[in-house]
Amino acid sequence: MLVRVAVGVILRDGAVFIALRKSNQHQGGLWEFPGGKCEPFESAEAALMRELKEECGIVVTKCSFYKTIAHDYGDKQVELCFYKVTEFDGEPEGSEGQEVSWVAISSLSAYRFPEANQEIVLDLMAMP
Ligand SMILES: Nc1nc2c([nH]c(=O)n2[C@@H]2O[C@H](COP(=O)(O)OP(=O)(O)OP(=O)(O)O)[C@@H](O)[C@H]2O)c(=O)[nH]1
Ligand SMILES: [Mg+2]
Repeated sequence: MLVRVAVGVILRDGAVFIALRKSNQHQGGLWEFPGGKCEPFESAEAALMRELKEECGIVVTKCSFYKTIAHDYGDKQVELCFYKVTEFDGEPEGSEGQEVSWVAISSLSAYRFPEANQEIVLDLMAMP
């Protein structure tokens, strides 16, 4: 089963907002960029807006498509559609009780992310 996922890389002043996946979730205990599954017929961008409102309490006002990464976890195949989120209303929080953190991009490699995220983490750290 292929799952389409919209993911937001929320950026501000050289830092990125990340959240800890709960232990009962797929890839639990690892850090993530907030986001979630697209509903049937929902565009990735619409899903991004909805998920960041639900999970972080922000209204995205400016985002740009970053890249799509397909990954097979064996138990689950995902197509992650990453967006850079550079402007938003509200202060991001863990609206669902998840642990969250603003992390300097230069320190991202100190956090454990799901396998599918490795490419994005390296890419962000290589940003000028
Ligand atoms: N949100 C998010 N999901 C990711 C990332 N990397 C990654 O492999 N995933 C995978 O994408 C899939 C869907 O994400 P999700 O669990 O956030 O979906 P959701 O918010 O709709 O959750 P729900 O099932 O609790 O309603 C999961 O299998 C998760 O492991 C990431 O950086 N952010
Ligand atoms: Mg989610």
